[in-house]
Amino acid sequence: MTRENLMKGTTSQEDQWTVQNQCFRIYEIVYRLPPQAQSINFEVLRENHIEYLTESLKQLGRNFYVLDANRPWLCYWIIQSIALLGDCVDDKLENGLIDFLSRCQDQDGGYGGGPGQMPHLATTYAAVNALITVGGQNSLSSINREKLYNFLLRMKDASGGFRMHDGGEVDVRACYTAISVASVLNILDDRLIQNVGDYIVSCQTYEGGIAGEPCSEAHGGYTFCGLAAMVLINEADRLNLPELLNWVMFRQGIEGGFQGRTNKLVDGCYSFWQGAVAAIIQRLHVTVKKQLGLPDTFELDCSTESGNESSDDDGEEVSEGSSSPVDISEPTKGESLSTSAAMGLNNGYDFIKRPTGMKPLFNSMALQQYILLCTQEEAGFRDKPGKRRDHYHTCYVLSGLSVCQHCNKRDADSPPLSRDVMGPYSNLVEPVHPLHNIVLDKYYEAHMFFARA
Ligand SMILES: CC(C)=CCC/C(C)=C/CC/C(C)=C/COP(=O)(O)OP(=O)(O)O
Ligand SMILES: [Zn+2]
Repeated sequence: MTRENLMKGTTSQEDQWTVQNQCFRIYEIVYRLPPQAQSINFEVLRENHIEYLTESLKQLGRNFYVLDANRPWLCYWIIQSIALLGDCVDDKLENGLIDFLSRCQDQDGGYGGGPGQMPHLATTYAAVNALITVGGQNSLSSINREKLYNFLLRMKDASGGFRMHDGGEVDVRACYTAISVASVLNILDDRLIQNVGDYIVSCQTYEGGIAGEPCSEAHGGYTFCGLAAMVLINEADRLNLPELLNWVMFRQGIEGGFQGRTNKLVDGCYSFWQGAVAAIIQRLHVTVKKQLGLPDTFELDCSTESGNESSDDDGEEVSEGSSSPVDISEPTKGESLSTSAAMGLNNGYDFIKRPTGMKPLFNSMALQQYILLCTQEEAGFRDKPGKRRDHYHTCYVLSGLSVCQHCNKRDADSPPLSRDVMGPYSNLVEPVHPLHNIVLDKYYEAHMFFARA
């Protein structure tokens, strides 16, 4: 199998077996685990994962002292994983979660790593995403948006970037977490946006990916943060997208998984960080074409594999009836920012409603194989064979699986074809908003709620 075929995603049946054998060779030889012998289980062990996650949530108040400054993250990783698996928790757990996160909310805005801890942008992002994923009036209205806005402004640095916390570091993570929460809570304005694009552009490296800070090494986590933030402020056209695309495509290894940076090992969590970068660029095809100097009329292999088809409940391919005409254009910088914020427009919402105009830019089947064969445990997911499961990897592997399963569709709201889902169609997980990593239905609920708030 050629690398070219792997990257183009044009794997024949024979190619697919080669990828599978590669996975097994990695599984057996590199990580020295017992051979998987005959049966290949491509099934998502949904019930086991849900039980592991629900039990973990119940334990949150007791056994997680070692992650004491990260408890909103644990809430988010667990509740997001459960939502991706199409489930939810009972009222008691939900109320406990809302109550706990309310106690992490600082009196001057933002969320700390635990009750009484100083507010931090990372835990603020985690808490907001978790509360949106829980959803409902009590959860959404528990977020003090006015004070959160003041906290975000206090974290704004003279460079245009954001500081993670009072006196903390300025980096691309801080820019993303600030912009993401401001956008989803509908409090994004020109003061928050000002010069943040300059900071992020200064972090794109000679390799094409984005680093955490200027002059550092490009990395998948920061590349996701930088690109998603640039889309949310409608300045993605300031990045060199063809180089970014080239960089991310070559981060997919022969094992099927993604590495975070050049010459490092693949790791399940990059299924989301890198996979989402590729999926985001699928909706930026007009800008990619422009930056490549191609005429508007040029066909950039633009049709997604699922084209205008949709699937029925069994995943069988069926023809979609007439669909309403959609505007596939990407707004230009000039027509966005100040008007966008002032008019309460939401770039994240416009973005997800825009159809994908390009095929997936990575081999989605190979990544699903890596996820199902190499990262799935009896319950929970891990980085790679030989490592232990944890909630961070469970969340980002499942989020990456969602990106894979849904990246062939033209419209975010339609179900994928069975051929795009590795294993049985019952493996299907919920679609996510690729800019926020929130399950799409929950994102829509929050969008409606905060649009009128
Ligand atoms: C929203 C938010 C807070 C995003 C965080 C994004 C993220 C995952 C950043 C990664 C940071 C980093 C340099 C990890 C390298 O770890 P390593 O050296 O152990 O891993 P590697 O060998 O795979 O590079
Ligand atoms: Zn990882």
